[in-house]
Amino acid sequence: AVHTWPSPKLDALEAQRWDQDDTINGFSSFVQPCTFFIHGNDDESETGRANGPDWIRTAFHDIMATHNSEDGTGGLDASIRFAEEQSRPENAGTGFQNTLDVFIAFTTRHVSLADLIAIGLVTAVENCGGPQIDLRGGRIDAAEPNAPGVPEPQGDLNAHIASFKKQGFTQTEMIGLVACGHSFGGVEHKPFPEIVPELNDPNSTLSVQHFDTTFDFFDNKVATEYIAGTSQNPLLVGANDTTNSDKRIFASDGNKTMASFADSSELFASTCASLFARMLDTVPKDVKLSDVIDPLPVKPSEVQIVLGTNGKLQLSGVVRLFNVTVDDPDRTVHLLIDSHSGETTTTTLTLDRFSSAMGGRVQSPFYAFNQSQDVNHAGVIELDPAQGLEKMRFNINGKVEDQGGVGFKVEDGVVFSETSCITTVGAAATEDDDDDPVPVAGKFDIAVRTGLTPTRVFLEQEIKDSINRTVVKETDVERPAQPVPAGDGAYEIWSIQVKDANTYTIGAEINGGKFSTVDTHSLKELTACTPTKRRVWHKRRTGA
Ligand code: HEM
Repeated sequence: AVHTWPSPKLDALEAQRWDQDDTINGFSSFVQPCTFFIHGNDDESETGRANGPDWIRTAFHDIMATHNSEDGTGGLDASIRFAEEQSRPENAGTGFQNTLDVFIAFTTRHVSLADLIAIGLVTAVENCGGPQIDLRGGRIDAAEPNAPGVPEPQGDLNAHIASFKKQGFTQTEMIGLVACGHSFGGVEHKPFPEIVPELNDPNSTLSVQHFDTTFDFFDNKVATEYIAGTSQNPLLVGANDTTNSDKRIFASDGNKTMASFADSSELFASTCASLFARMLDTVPKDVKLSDVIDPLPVKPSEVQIVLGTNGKLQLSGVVRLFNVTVDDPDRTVHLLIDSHSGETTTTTLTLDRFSSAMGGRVQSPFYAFNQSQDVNHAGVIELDPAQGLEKMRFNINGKVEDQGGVGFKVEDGVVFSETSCITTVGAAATEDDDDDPVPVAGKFDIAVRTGLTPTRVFLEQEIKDSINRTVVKETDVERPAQPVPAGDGAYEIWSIQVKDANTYTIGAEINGGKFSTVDTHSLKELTACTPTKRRVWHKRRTGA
């Protein structure tokens, strides 16, 4: 389903899923090319493994390990991040930590590690030749390790049937899931020396024996090579039959399922798409997942409104047009800004950059609200603060896009004011006189629309809690006794002392709803409140 913008959590998940390699995200660069393997360093002498297979196996082990469909416990909840879980024999190998090291950097208050593990599987499969997979969001990171239970290669067929049944999958679905997963990767010598010997193969210096001949790519070769009898899958033709779990599983219905996969690459792809989606939706029973996250055809993002030192509102942002020709010279894109009094300002937007998904099968241009091509030095649209902005609409090739009449609502009630400044500087980082002194204290000015009575205004800081979950720490901004007018009286300034160089967004509770700005602010980006003060301080110090 396509949600209505803005919805910060869904907006963030949608971007993480559909803008995988825009210049800001870069998530899919870890599976591009599909042979890419990071392993915590850049050692190209390590061949045979790839990030994509690690990502897929991580999802499987996090979910299937631990879910119990009878009591609704366990599932995709990032419990694999706990050392206790990773140290279990059923989780042998370095693939889980490698994967999590990449993913943790992408977690935010809106995108949990568990959601990223799901998005990681989707990205690895879709970007490396696989089918489109329905993705839902809203997974919650577990507070503690889950119970063990990942199927191991030495398990017998009945044990494997029982364990997939416990997770909610039939025997036929088990065959499908194992074949879909084992379209990627292989078994590595180091964690499984009894299954795979040292290979002395320059193309697999890590001694990984692959499940099929296209180990970094999704296709039905895992089935065609099995049916043809040419498979080198180490869980199928391994010297020790005890650990040939794929052999027992694939043959368990008289090869019916595997033969159907070998016959039809389309059937294999569509079966894998639905089984992977169901596997990712296996979550603890108290977690409520969103609808399938479909792309918004027209989607604003990075929408920032601040009150400038000149007293004008400064608007910046971009709008993404999903999956259309990136550089269509005939396309016209206009931003319509509707003010509180119903007046409309029109601005022509320019092509800024593009994002892609599904390994480039989807490409989406972004148009900036300004004339700049450089997202880091974006210009702004200046607006009269008395008029303000209520909502945006877009006119694309003469057609107005307004989410079925509701428009794209924006919040200009509580915004950062660029009168914020540094009050105290500390010693320079080094003795070098050229170094700028470090700001140690300053004030953030927050402009609150006159007449609006927010229940609370606060600074928000994203921090990691003791078990690596992203949480938002809130610091209340006191309502001023004597409001200082700004923006020609359209706003009043609330100020707060800040004594660190952390990055903050502004939050507010207005009419029962909670709102956060997208723009982040830190003392580091501000200038001195009284410019001469710093120079005086500097002279005194160098003169001493
Ligand atoms: C009875 C069920 C299964 C058993 C016993 C099993 C066993 C194994 C073993 C022993 C490895 C080698 C790991 C390594 O060397 O690091 C492996 C790799 C892998 N498994 Fe499975 N597996 C099963 C089911 C699945 C399922 C259902 C999926 C996904 C849906 C999956 C995805 C993968 C992937 C992608 C790899 C390659 C990892 C890499 O190359 O980094 N497996 N499996």
